Amino acid sequence: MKIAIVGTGYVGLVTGTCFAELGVDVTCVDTDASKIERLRSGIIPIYEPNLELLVEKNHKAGRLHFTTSLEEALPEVEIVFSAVGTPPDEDGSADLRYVLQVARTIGRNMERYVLVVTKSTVPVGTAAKVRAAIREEQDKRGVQVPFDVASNPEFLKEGNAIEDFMRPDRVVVGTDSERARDLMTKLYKPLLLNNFRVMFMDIPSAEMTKYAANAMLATRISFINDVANLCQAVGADVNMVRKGIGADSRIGNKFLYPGCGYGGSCFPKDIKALIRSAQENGCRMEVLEAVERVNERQKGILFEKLARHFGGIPNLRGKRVALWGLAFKPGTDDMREAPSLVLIPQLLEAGAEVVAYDPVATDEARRRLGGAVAYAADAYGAVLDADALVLLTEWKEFRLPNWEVVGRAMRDRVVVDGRNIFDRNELRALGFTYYGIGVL
Ligand SMILES: NC(=O)c1ccc[n+]([C@@H]2O[C@H](COP(=O)([O-])OP(=O)(O)OC[C@H]3O[C@@H](n4cnc5c(N)ncnc54)[C@H](O)[C@@H]3O)[C@@H](O)[C@H]2O)c1
Ligand SMILES: O=c1ccn([C@@H]2O[C@H](COP(=O)(O)OP(=O)(O)O[C@H]3O[C@H](CO)[C@@H](O)[C@H](O)[C@H]3O)[C@@H](O)[C@H]2O)c(=O)[nH]1
Repeated sequence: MKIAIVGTGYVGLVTGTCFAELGVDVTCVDTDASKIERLRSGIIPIYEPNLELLVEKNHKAGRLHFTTSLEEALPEVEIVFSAVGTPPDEDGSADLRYVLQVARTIGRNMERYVLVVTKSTVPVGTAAKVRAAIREEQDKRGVQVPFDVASNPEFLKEGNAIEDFMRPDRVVVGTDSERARDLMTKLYKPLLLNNFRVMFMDIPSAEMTKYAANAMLATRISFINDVANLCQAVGADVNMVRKGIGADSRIGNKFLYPGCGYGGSCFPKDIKALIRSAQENGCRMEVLEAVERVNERQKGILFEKLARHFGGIPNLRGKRVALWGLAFKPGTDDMREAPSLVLIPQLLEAGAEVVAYDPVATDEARRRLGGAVAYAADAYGAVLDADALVLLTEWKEFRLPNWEVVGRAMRDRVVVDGRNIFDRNELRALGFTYYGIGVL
């Protein structure tokens, strides 16, 4: 089977590489020529565990190709996946410019049947717009080449993308033709041989499923962050409460970790887009409006804790603050909407000095923040002469540090644990002042 994937970002590159790994002949297309050039020489543009090896292996095996030309790839393939970006527009709605660009290129160039599958996260009604754009381009050419559209939203998590793709909880496919359904069944069959978890549904429901899933997950996070802050105020321990409620199988224990707010390329933009889409359709997503507000507030909580500890914002002037972690979560160099991007400007504004360490996101941080922040070569280097240490990203290498060494290196033993990963009793026994999220 031959397919093309348009857009070689997180989703496109992972999807293309994983299908190639299953024996499909995949052409990855991107308009970014330098990205394609680097991919051809084995350099992948993102940090994603194991991805580089898989790209190299399948590229060498001749199953994974890279090109800037969708026009050239089109005659060869039965299915085109569109996995281009859908960034937020000024009003929060999803910007469909790239999705429709791809549709128009297909309409302008197709000579035989193709199934056009949208993998990007798009609002309900996008498949209809894609279909209309292809038809319009065909009309301009005076041709009527048959095609189908389908929706196949992606649920992978950055940092665990290959595993999520290869072993999905479910695959959601929205179709409205038998031919499209057969093609998608054929493609996904090898991935889910023994447990065929493809859920076929109508296209609008598939489009909505993606937003509703992210909205539900973000709601759990804001909910537990709210509970955590109340726990702190009334003297309860959110870690105990989280376990207590998570043991109820109706609630479950996943995605209930309090922290310094959710970030990343998906939750913030998708929540905004769903709120906006509701407004455009005469509805209101009141729960999600609150989810967003809680998350904005939560991203400021680490700064509040530091300011309170030092007796007010003016006292942060001249303080040296060490940060462990810059990425929005472990396993990635992605800093989009990361809590670190809220805390760092607050600290700099207050006149504090910031020294940061992240195992993989330092280059990305330099690109975004320039010379405003100093970068240490390792976790211990970051805490040298620091007045406080703030944990922002729960990378595994931060979980069991040698606190004796950390304590000796620091000027003042203050730890703000933005992800509740440290043992507060151990730290306090060693003379640290410890602040967590929703724990005393
Ligand atoms: N990142 C994730 O974890 C994730 C997970 C699930 C779904 N999604 C959704 O998938 C979509 C893609 O996300 P991403 O993070 O992979 O985006 P990304 O920004 O990393 O990559 C998008 C790529 O598309 C390319 N592109 C744009 N217009 C093009 C065109 N006309 N032709 C060819 N290439 C073009 C860009 O150059 C870029 O390389 C978004 O809708 C996102 O919401 C993302
Ligand atoms: O209990 C939790 C779980 C996550 N987070 C935070 O939530 C954000 C998002 O984390 P995660 O969902 O693991 O990462 P993403 O890669 O953004 O993945 C989400 O967004 C993708 C893009 O739509 C979807 O495909 C995934 O299913 C969905 O989990 C991060 O800042 C995490 O720190 C918490 O604060 N508490």
